Amino acid sequence: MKAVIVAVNLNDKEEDFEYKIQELEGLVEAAGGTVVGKVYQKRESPDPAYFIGRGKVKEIAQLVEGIRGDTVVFNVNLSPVQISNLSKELNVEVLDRTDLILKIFLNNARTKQAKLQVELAYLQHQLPRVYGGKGKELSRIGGGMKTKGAGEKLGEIKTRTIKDRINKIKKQLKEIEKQREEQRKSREDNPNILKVSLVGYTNAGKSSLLKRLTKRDVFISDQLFATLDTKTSLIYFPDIEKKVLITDTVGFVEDMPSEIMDAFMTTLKEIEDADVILHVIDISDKNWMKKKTTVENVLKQLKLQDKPTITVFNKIDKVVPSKDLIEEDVMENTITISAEKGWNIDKLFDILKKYAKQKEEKHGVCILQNSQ
Ligand SMILES: Nc1nc2c(ncn2[C@@H]2O[C@H](COP(=O)(O)OP(=O)(O)OP(=O)(O)O)[C@@H](O)[C@H]2O)c(=O)[nH]1
Ligand SMILES: [Mg+2]
Repeated sequence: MKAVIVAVNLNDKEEDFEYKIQELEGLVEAAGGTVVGKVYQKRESPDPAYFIGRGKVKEIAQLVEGIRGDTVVFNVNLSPVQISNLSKELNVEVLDRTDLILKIFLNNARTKQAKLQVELAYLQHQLPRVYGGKGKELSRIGGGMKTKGAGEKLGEIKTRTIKDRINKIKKQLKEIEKQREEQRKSREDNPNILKVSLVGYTNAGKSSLLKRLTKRDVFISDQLFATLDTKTSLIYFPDIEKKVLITDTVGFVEDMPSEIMDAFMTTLKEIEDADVILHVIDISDKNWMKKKTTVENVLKQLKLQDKPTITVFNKIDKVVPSKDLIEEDVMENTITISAEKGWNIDKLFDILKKYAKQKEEKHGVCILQNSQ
């Protein structure tokens, strides 16, 4: 994919806007593309037909032709009509931000559940576009839909086919969820097992930390949304005879498309089971505070804001050259680490042990209260 980015600033502050565009470039790369050009436009409000001004559309068409781009990526979400009009004028594939994220998810899903979840999100995003769009994308998915002919009738057929497929996927997902639910119940609240969920912005280093903590071989990549599948591993502390179940999952991003949030809700709900959340933050990222807020907002959406949380500032090796320079963690429930170098991992183990012991103690109290 040779992409031209169209960066539309709708009343964003300049620095916020720059940050969003940088992130979009990262998303293009994660989708396997290269950014070959960038076009900026400031607007008070979107144009209903093209989102941007018509003059700008012509300018982009010329640029795309000149540098032989094959895709135009917008940093905003476009309506079905806008996508259709822009595709006609620009003569290349037009993607909005949600399309781009879905493309990455389509490439990166590995397990059956993740694949179905992504397909569901994709179809739900495509559904309103059936009448407006060219429909060629649809044939890739959903059992090779025929896209011959044109007009209303074809639109109806396509809509029905997509809806059928959506229902089928939902049923399959329900089945998988049921199995997972049973598995979860079977390991339900064992006082000797502490359940920990890794959460964080995409690329924060969650999988790297899982690997460091469990010595398990997991997929790590300097790419957004490398992990889409939930992975649970076990750590055993022989000295206190306690186990920790630690789960890695999909990362968050600002303005996570609602279709993805919905489709991945079951995966995200697994965080609900956790006794403790490890919120992993890339402290070397200059936008870490904004990303931290984004993650906290998603946790709020999932009603998980009150769960015990340990804030893990990762990638400290990119900020200070030596472990000796890491100051004592001043705030409670925060720790500064380097998953890559293994700095302060022992300290994190100690924190987990403390929680594991607390869990057993609390459970003991519950049993006593119940038996009174
Ligand atoms: N310098 C440095 N790099 C790190 C550290 N931890 C992770 N990384 C790098 O950061 C990148 C992302 O790491 P992952 O562990 O895949 O991040 P993630 O949070 O699982 O990302 P997604 O699954 O994509 O959401 C990789 O290139 C890692 O090598 C660290 O402590 N220091
Ligand atoms: Mg990961």
